[in-house]
Amino acid sequence: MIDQFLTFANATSGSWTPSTFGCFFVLALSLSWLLLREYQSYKRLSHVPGPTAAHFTILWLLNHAWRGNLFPCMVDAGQEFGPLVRIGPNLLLCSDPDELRRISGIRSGYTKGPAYEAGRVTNGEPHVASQRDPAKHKALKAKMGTAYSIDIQPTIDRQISKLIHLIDKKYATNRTSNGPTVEGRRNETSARSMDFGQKMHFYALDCLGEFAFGEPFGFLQSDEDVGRMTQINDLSLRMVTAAGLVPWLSGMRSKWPFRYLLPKEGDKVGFGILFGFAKDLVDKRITPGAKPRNDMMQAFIRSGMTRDELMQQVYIHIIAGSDTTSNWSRMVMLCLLTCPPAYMALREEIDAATASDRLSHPVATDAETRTLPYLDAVLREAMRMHPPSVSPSKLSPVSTDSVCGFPVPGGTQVGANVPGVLKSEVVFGLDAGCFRPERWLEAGQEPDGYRLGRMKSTLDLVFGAGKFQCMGKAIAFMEVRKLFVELMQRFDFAIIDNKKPLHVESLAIMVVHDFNVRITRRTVENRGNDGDGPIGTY
Ligand code: HEM
Repeated sequence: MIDQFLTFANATSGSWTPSTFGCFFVLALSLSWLLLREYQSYKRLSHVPGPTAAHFTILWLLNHAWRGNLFPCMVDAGQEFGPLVRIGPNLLLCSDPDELRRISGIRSGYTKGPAYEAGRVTNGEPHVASQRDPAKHKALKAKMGTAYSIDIQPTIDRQISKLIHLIDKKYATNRTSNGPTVEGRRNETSARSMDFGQKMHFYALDCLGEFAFGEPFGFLQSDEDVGRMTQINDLSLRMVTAAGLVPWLSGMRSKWPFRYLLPKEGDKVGFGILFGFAKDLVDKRITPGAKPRNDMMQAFIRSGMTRDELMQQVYIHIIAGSDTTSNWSRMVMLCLLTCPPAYMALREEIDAATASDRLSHPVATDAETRTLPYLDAVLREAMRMHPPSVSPSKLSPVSTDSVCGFPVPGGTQVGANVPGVLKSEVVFGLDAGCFRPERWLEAGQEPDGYRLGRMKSTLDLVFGAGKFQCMGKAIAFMEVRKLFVELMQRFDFAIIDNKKPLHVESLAIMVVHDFNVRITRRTVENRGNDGDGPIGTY
């Protein structure tokens, strides 16, 4: 090799000046340095199995994510390579529920990884979800804690009533033209289509708006995508997902010229509207003499948050609580509509409870909805089949750790393969790939409760765990439980396009479009209710 190089150099020496040699030398040196770095990066985690390309580049994963195929590719990677897979040069994916809980444990040295930066909305102080400094995160979480104990039922009830009213007035039709109608309601029978996915986003956003800041955004009232907020939210999720995988992309947005693309207060569409909303709201609420209210914002003010912290809370609630909860509701409906036995069983359970006066009217209380075991099973099973989002990866502590028996050097990103964990045959049974709510009821009948406990704690990983756990889990459960009791009591739903019920993109958060359904009013007779008509008063 050296001989060949010397021969080549001699042959061309006439035309080689010292500066050409210099350039050549620098180039060769840079190339060797790059190769060495690449080799070291490969070698660092080469003992962990994974797709060959993923050992060298994040492009393997980025390609799947960009095409909206993130969750299926995570499930496949876990099935092919085992409980710990290398899915990027410095990124591992763990599918062991016990290890995931250990990593998130209060005393574990793991911290939020760079992927969390992608969730930042502004360049100022991060909100609780994107706050990576462990001490600051803990302090912020403690300040926020009390706000989550406020009774949010009246808020949820109001938004459910608005949704039902909207469906009844605009989208529902009667099964037969002789069906009972109340004055002012249409009794036509021809099919109308409603984008169930969109309405779920409206419902989740208006719930958040009201319980976090005292007033809903008005999505359900106007039945419009106010300021194209949901549209722009969905569009931005591809970029957010990419930035989570390639952290330097997050840093780019504060640099020229990208900083001009950031949403800003005063924008007429998208997140800019949210900024204006947050600023007005916070300023109004902290003005001396402002009337205190009974909502989360007031609790945050009482906890001593600064103005900037208060503004960040507005953003985090919209981001963390709306896409996730609406995805869950969408997938519950999809699972029910594609599994008629489950649909009928749930409807029967709710009808029986209504007939025996066990559900308050017009909206059942949270305590009442908790007494419906099949409902609980359906909600859990739908979430298991289609988790709404994935948690960003964590950063391993400085000292070498051992994950699933593999040594993991400090500074490695470890992601949770939640979609994969939820398909575990060990935890959920051999038919884990199938939507079957009954598995939760069967497990519940076992006297020692071990299997059910394990299933529930594994499903809980959808909300993160330990010190990183979602703060809105109880709220999400309440929103979705109540919603389905009230919807199923009043209406019947059917898919419009049987071949393609909806369009799903699997990014870090699932994005759902075109979930069109046909809705018919249920009659008084088949509901066995109190004779107040299918809708009731609100
Ligand atoms: C089905 C619904 C929901 C799902 C699946 C979900 C999931 C998650 C996940 C995976 C995380 C990150 C965990 C981690 O860092 O490892 C998170 C964080 C968070 N979620 Fe949720 N969430 C849901 C609903 C909500 C709702 C309704 C709210 C608020 C009302 C909310 C508020 C938060 C907050 C504040 C955080 C940040 C917690 C922290 O960093 O300590 N979430 N959620």
